Amino acid sequence: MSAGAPLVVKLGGSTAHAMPDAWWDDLAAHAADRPLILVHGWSKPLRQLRPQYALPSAVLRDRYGNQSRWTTPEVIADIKTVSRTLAGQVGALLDGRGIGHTHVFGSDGLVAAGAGERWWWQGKQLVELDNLVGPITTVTPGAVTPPRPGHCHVVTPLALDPAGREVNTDADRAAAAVAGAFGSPALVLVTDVDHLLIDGRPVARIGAGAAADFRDRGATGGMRKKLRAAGEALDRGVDKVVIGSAPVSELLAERVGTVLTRSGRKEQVSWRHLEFS
Ligand SMILES: Nc1ncnc2c1ncn2[C@@H]1O[C@H](COP(=O)(O)OP(=O)(O)O)[C@@H](O)[C@H]1O
Ligand SMILES: CC(=O)N[C@@H](CCC(=O)OP(=O)(O)O)C(=O)O
Repeated sequence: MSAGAPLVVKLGGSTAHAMPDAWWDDLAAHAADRPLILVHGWSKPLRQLRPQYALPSAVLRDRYGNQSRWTTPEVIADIKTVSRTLAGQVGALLDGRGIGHTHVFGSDGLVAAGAGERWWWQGKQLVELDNLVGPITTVTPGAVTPPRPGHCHVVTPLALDPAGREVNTDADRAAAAVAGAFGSPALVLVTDVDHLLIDGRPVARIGAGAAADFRDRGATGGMRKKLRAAGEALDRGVDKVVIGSAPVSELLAERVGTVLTRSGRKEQVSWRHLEFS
């Protein structure tokens, strides 16, 4: 990890429009001193663009049970439309706080994907589909200007597949690949829940092994993908991953949220004790 490595923050599509001014103030204060890459999702803005994206048929599952959007060229075009709008809004919020920005589509050389799966579960049917979704194979930091204090790269996690087609990826896992490739000290996954819950109890800190165990027995939907992404980031040398909904400096200071670390002790979990006023 180099001293100038960027922090990577992934802002969930569930919550990107709902972050309060104080959250942006905090992010801008962080970015004034240190390089920042913000990777965003788009699940909610896409549903707002067209109701069909809220239908169960919009989501497929691969043979491992991982959820994935059914992505056609028309869906890629819609993703690019909502991402341009979102990146413009994020850019304005940062520019207003003295932080410049560049909007980057991962498919413009930053992110490469391998060949996608061909067989997908659509409801209870296994179907062969040319789904434009690929597993991330490479992130090339040299494809963007070097991250620097006072500036934020806003990344839309699309990728190019081996055939040169623009494909969809999972935004959490893309953020993990970006954090690994840039030598980031930390990855922050900002979402619409305050922490990871296990059996209804908020987790303060959990080792990678325990998180992987829980992922396979208890986590669902978006959290399952976040735990997979967190494990991938730690495997790629990121020191810690924090999941939560609070200002980034609070999450990095481990005052709130759930911290995931590489850990020799597989069973390691500590619980967060909530204070109610
Ligand atoms: N064990 C869990 N702890 C916390 N949240 C969970 C858990 N299992 C599933 N979730 C769900 O994961 C969601 C966050 O993932 P997701 O909807 O993909 O958000 P984002 O758009 O921010 O990536 C939460 O809203 C919550 O409903
Ligand atoms: C392949 C696939 O399903 N990609 C996701 C990428 C966006 C994402 O992950 O957005 P959130 O941050 O809102 O979860 C999708 O198209 O919904």
